Amino acid sequence: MIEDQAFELRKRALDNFEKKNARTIAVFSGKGGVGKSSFALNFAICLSSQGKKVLILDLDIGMGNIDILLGMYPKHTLISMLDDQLSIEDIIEKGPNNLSYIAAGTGLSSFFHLDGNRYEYFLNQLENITRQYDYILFDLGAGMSEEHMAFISAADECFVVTTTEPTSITDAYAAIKHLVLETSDVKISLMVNRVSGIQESLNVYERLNLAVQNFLSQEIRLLGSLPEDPIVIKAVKEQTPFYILERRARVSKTMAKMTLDYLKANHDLSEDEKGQFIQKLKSLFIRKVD
Ligand SMILES: Nc1ncnc2c1ncn2[C@@H]1O[C@H](COP(=O)(O)OP(=O)(O)OP(=O)(O)O)[C@@H](O)[C@H]1O
Repeated sequence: MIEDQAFELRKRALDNFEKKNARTIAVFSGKGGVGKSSFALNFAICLSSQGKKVLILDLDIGMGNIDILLGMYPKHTLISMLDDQLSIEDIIEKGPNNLSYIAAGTGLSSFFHLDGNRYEYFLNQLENITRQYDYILFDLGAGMSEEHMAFISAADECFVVTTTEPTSITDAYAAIKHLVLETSDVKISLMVNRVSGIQESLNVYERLNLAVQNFLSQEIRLLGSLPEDPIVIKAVKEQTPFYILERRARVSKTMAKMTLDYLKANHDLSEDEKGQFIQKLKSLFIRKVD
């Protein structure tokens, strides 16, 4: 009897393991230097500190810098995984709060032009780990390059980062427009960085959402905002994520609250709403080859 129960429990655990699918989030911005990488990294750390299994993948072709922000020197990168036929587990590094991360490596632009075999190898490796994580974040570069498009449109949702500057907002709108014209059913949330107060972030959100509603017949959500805080600059200089460097700083408290609000709003996601990522990436690649 006890053996039957143990068998049943093991079977259920295995079923759950097989069903688990990471929620994939693409983080991008219209304009460079708006704080996208710093946000993506600290958000990932906050998710980890809530007991979630999180992986962040640095796919910024221009200048991958998650490892610099972490003050870490990865032994392997995405590029070396492909060159040396390593398994994806071999290239995962451990950051603070049990966060996993994968560094881009130099020559990342070639990664986005993989031939069939290498792309399939990458997708199979990625598929292996989507069942092991709750969240996988892709830190992508600024702007809407063709290379990034597949990741952005295949992800379960996208976070667009902007500051309050008009040029940054205009570029965020251009990036959203590009995305919506390419993929109509994508979930987009806005993160407004370097704000002086909540009202300022609401103004930016309302302005952008109105334009998206009127001209693109879409809706974007407000993920939240982060205040201008000198701790962020200090954290970059000390190569320690701000959430780790100064947990009591205003920006860290705001980040923690944003993460909790996000988790609360998404707690009831069905498995069907997640995990289409690999299938979508595969079909996007086939479409490209066709
Ligand atoms: N909330 C903030 N308060 C103060 N300074 C900030 C804040 N967010 C970002 N910064 C500053 O902006 C700089 C750029 O941030 P980050 O490198 O994360 O931008 P990015 O958008 O990822 O840039 P890139 O497009 O070049 O990858 C940081 O080095 C930091 O000095």
